[in-house]
Amino acid sequence: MACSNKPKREHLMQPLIVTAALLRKRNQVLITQRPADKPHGGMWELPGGKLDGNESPQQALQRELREELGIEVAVEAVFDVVYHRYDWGAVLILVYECRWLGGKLQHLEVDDHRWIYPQDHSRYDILPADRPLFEQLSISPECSGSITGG
Ligand SMILES: Nc1nc2c([nH]c(=O)n2[C@@H]2O[C@H](COP(=O)(O)OP(=O)(O)OP(=O)(O)O)[C@@H](O)[C@H]2O)c(=O)[nH]1
Repeated sequence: MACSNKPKREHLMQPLIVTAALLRKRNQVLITQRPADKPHGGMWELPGGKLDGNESPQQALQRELREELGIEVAVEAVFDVVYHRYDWGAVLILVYECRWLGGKLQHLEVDDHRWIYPQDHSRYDILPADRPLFEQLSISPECSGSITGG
């Protein structure tokens, strides 16, 4: 008889660790549009990406912003940690406050970018994992530190 207690594969999978940048210009924040040929293509998100090899989250975020946008940033405090389950698996997103150090923003690995007021986020097709964060930013832009999602 087959063992019915064997955990399903999805229960064994760890969440994907992702870093994301909260870059602010006055009361606006930067969002970028995912390339059409990537998963969730065309949707809007905070710039960032997965950890690669042995790098720290801060190193990963600096690399992603260099690769995707051609900009250099200082990675500062954690703004939020977001856990979200997609149908393909879970993500754990470390969202850091970032400060622009240099470089001109280019669309190297993104389709587009916008500086938006957080309260306008519903005009954009934002990744589901990020929506509670934008709701929170709309209410209290400086508030940080919660672990959201589930
Ligand atoms: N960068 C980023 N990814 C997010 C956010 N929210 C969110 O759910 N994700 C998810 O986290 C995952 C990050 O993967 P990614 O495709 O951006 O990472 P990457 O740049 O390292 O990808 P690649 O090198 O495989 O092309 C995606 O599944 C994406 O849908 C967000 O705000 N920023």
